[in-house]
Amino acid sequence: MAQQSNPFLTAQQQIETAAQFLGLEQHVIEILKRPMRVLKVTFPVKMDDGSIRVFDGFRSQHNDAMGPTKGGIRFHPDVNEDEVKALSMWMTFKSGVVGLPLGGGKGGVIVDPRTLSKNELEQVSRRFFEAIAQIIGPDKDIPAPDVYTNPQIMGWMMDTYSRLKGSYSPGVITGKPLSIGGSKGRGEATAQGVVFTVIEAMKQLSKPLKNATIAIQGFGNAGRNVAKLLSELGSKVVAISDSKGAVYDQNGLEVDRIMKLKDVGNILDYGSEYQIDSHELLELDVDILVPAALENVITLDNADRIQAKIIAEAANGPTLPEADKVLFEKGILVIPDILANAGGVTVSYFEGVQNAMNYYWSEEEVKSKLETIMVDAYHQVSEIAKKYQTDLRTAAYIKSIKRVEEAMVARGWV
Ligand SMILES: NC(=O)C1=CN([C@@H]2O[C@H](COP(=O)(O)OP(=O)(O)OC[C@H]3O[C@@H](n4cnc5c(N)ncnc54)[C@H](O)[C@@H]3O)[C@@H](O)[C@H]2O)C=CC1
Ligand SMILES: O=C(O)CCC(=O)C(=O)O
Repeated sequence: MAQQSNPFLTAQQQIETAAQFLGLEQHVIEILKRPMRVLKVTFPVKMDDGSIRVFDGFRSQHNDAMGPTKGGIRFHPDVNEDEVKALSMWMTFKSGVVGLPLGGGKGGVIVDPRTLSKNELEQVSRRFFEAIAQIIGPDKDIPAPDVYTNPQIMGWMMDTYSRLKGSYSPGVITGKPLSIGGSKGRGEATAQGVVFTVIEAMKQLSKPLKNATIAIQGFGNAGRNVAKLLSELGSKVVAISDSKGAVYDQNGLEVDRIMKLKDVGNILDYGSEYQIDSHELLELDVDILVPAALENVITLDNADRIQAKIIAEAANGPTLPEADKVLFEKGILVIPDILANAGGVTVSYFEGVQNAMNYYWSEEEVKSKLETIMVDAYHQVSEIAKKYQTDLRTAAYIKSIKRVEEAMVARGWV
């Protein structure tokens, strides 16, 4: 069968696979297989040289049965409607897996922010938020950071919305700077959640984390914090990549030095003798592989050559369904995105709770609440996987779909 690399179709296939175990009625599956609302916007921005550039963006709201929709905003040249739809679907099931009172949403703008000045980036951020302002809000849909967006952008967006409403509205967005209602621990939350699930998976496999070898694809918010946290736990990060290329040292990379190089420009300056082909990174003989960049990187083309014992999906949608089957047959434990990377939205949820109370928790409090949620979710999903003799992805969907269906029944939708 031809390989499917459209994330929207991947998400639909994942739902159908899990639905087979649940005996869902067809109309329930049909509701889950598409977003309830997709807004496409086009907006002009005056660039620094005085020219006007027109940008396209999207906000997809998948399902709000469990609560307001929630999910990040991506700025990337390859953003497209189907990708944003898929990302919003994964958000619903992510919230369901960890038991948050939220639905799923996601947004994106077709832009390479690395080509913009700071002023242009601010204008794009503000104009996009204005363009979607009618459908978002603390009780409707709450954005957050995703690829190539960051706390500063969240701050501009929050300011734009607050000005439109005429009142201070921190709860409209999460991942904000601490000075305007951000949560302690949100910066590391996605990676911290990944690490909590990895710790549990390694315990199940009776393998020590100390000296475990790690390969990480992507060195942004998710990837670099996974590298930092796992190296602090004594693991050996042997390979790291970003959009420019990959570096590898079987004796372990100096993570601090790579973080500094990334801050000033290029991780490849680590040394030409350490450079490897980016695709090779995925196929290294390591204990744990962490895809932390974009979708569709583990496919039928390379699944067979993957040697990692555990794949912890910090990225959304890195593995295609056909590849999942190969990995399951090979006995590779895949901790799926909707479970592994749920730490980000969980601490975003904590941020919203703190904004609503106007009372803020310590970093230790945030981390300990996150740990409880991630560890519980991991073991619940693991039990479901055992019961249904399936992989963790399908088990995570089974758990989550049940919860969304229950909410839809309670609201009288189905
Ligand atoms: N930031 C968050 O809180 C969350 C992020 N995620 C997911 O994690 C993944 C990464 O997101 P962030 O770290 O937030 O983005 P980011 O913008 O902070 O970093 C992205 C990183 O990926 C690298 N990259 C881009 N293309 C690449 C390629 N072809 N090969 C290797 N590296 C490449 C970039 O150089 C950069 O280091 C995405 O799939 C995102 O949806 C998931 C949950 C929460
Ligand atoms: O923090 C959030 O609300 C969402 C983060 C996100 O976009 C994701 O989990 O993919």
